[in-house]
Amino acid sequence: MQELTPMMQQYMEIKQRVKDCILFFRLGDFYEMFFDDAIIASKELEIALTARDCGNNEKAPMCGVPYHSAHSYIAKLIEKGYKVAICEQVEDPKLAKGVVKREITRIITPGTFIDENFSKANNFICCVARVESDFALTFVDISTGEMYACLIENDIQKMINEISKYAPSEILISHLDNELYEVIRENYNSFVQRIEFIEIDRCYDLIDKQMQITNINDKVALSVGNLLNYLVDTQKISFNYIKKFEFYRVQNYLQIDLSTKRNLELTESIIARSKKNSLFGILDQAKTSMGSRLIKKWLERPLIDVVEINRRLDAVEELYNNFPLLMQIEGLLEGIYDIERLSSKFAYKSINAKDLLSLKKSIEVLPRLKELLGEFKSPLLKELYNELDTLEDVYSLIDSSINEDAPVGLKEGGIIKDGFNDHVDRLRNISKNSKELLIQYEEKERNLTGIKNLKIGYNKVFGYYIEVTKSNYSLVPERYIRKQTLANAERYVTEELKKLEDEIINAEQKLVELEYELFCQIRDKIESQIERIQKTASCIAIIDALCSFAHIAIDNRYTKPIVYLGDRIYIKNGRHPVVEKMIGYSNFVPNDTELDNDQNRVLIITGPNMAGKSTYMRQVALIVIMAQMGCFVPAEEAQIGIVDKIFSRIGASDDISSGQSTFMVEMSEVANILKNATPKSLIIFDEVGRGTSTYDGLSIAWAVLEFVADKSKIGAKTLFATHYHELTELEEKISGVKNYRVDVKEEGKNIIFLRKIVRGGCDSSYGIHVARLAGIPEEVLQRAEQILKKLEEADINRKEAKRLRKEIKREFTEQIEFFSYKKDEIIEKIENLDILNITPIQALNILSELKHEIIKAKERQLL
Ligand SMILES: Nc1ncnc2c1ncn2[C@@H]1O[C@H](COP(=O)(O)OP(=O)(O)OP(=O)(O)O)[C@@H](O)[C@H]1O
Repeated sequence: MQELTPMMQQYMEIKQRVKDCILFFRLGDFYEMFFDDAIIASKELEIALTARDCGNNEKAPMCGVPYHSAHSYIAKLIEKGYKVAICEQVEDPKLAKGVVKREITRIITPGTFIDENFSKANNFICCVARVESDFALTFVDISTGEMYACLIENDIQKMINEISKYAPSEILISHLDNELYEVIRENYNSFVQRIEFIEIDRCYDLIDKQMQITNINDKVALSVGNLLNYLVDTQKISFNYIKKFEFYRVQNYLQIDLSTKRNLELTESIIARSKKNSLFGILDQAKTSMGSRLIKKWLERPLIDVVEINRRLDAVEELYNNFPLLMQIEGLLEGIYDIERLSSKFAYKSINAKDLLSLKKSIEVLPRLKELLGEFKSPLLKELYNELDTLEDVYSLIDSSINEDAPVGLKEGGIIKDGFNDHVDRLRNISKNSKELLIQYEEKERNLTGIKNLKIGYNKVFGYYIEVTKSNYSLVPERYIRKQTLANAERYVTEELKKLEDEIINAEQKLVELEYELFCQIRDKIESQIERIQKTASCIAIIDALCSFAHIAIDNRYTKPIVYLGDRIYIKNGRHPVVEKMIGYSNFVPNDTELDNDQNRVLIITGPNMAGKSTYMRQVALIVIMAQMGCFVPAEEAQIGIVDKIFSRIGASDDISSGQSTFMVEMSEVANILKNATPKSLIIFDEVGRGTSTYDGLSIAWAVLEFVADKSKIGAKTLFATHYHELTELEEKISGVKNYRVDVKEEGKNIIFLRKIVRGGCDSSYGIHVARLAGIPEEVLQRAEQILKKLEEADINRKEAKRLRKEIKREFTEQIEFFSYKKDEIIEKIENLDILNITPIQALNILSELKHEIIKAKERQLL
């Protein structure tokens, strides 16, 4: 039996190590795939399938993609959920000629795939380590090198919530944790990798080696260490760019759960599922991608630290008040590239000359940016001024070395600037002016030897030579080496000429090699400054985010809120930042809000459909979030007492994928709120109880309201929109509950929405009016009016029966004081009454019967 070819043997051996990946096996200018990998790739990438002789009389299915365009093919496979292993040819001078060494250089997964154009919003990978009932989460954005970790104690929902903030493309968990695997799969579409976790000691070793992190506990170390180990394993690169590590506590930020984030359309609108028409869409006017990403992070994690919030607000205010300076700063920011992501390219050694030029262009504006920052007085802007490293050394290194029109490819030459390196200049000179150089050399030798007719020639046998005629032999110096004798002349070479020849012939190739070598040295030199570059990038991101806030405040007439450690939320003429943009500033009716933990704890908001209840409640939550991010708010005046958590239960959101009914989803969300809200929380309930029958819904809404309003249970600030007008009775019963309604004006069969919040309840839903507005046929509307009338009459009867029942009870308790004879009998009679199913007339009859008996009993007793 014949053996496999050495190349196929090598392939088989490498494939063994990456069985779960599609192996891109480098062969010259191509990556080839074989066997099943080839079959999958040819189908998924729509490329031709061929066959390759394996040497053992068998043929392997094969397909290939060119090395230079491999990135887009890899992207396609990753998008479809495959893992790709890259196997490169490695240069090893020790190996015999013709033997090629190959090794895996990178394993690419959804989380570790870096889009060359950086069009992916983020490249987060998350590692979840469960220890007992706690979850340690570590996130790394491998495109920027940012790493965050947090510990969530004993709360699966919170863990899910936290992961979703980062929307990681890949989640790593221990291969032993089946339960966690199920939970993660249920909640995310991300690629889940079950990996073999390394021991805690190795985690600490890695952490010590990669980053200077102290003060983390074993649980967090387990998650950070395993994430690092995974990166080392799959990426096989140096991770010195992952320096930005932050351990944060969830409770140190305003907590907004997943459904609230969705309900309030913080980062994407529900309908379009895009940034447009979301709060993020409004807030993000950043000039750099770094600024945009930071605004998103601030939006995901608004602050609760009053000092920090006010530092941001003061900085925004100063920028807001200095419009000309703001414009100048924004102008400079516009010229800055995504330095955070560029810095990660250093780690992958994938940086090219164009990237360095982008870096240079970005750094070029920093001295002026710093100068402008120097004009400000607010502490945060001053701090940024002090921290902004203008990286002059990096600038001059790139400026002096890299050609302005350098190509993207590193093996094409033309990268290094004239004057940076003598050798490059010389080689470039040679390759451009070889003829000229030979003439110069000829001239020089003529002068040195005094041989006037000395000339330089070329033949294929020994290359360039010096020819001297017979009459001048005596003048030939000793350093000339004779090569050929002709009839009337002799041909010589010199060491210098051979060197020159060597240079001329190999100049092009040598130049490319030397330029590449120098480029690598420059790249490594800059990489050694990566920490400084990243710090500068962070400063730029903050400046950009603050400018964006100032800019939108000017554009949209926002004001600076007073944020303090109190309980009161007072908003004068507040607006919904997104709705007002959609319908226009002048069309939006602003509204006031007064909430506190005392007399204005729970606001019950009634009003017809479409009146603007949801918009109003959302606007209050959004204004609080904006204020706690350090942003100005859409209001004439706002005082915001710090809120610790925002909850919402809005609308009917079916969760078909999880197999839960609308009502079930509604109730689980309500349960979550009742379990986690504190007196410092803000809750929005929009029509709780709507998903079930009227009486069930009303009773649930009633009980929920009582519970949140009760200071001994929760006592949170709450906005409660409802169509159950019965709930407005609670204003009388519970102190701190206030009724408000969104006003409308009735004009015949039509209503006019005034959009104004006023005190008091509303006793009509105007549902049929709204249906008319929506264009329901008149015939249907008239029928609906008839039915409504009947139902209302029935309702009046029900109310009357209720009143009578009450009367019976009252009468009975008054009378029972006076007698004991037949007492038990009478009680039994009353208890057995089918009180819910009697008409008012029957009730009256029973009442008089009872009265009669009681009177009789009294008489007996008196006798
Ligand atoms: N303050 C306002 N100024 C101007 N237009 C508003 C205002 N509030 C709401 N609107 C407009 O009214 C529409 C309906 O508002 P919203 O959905 O808040 O009503 P709703 O009372 O919650 O209705 P439903 O009870 O049917 O859910 C919004 O889409 C918006 O266009």
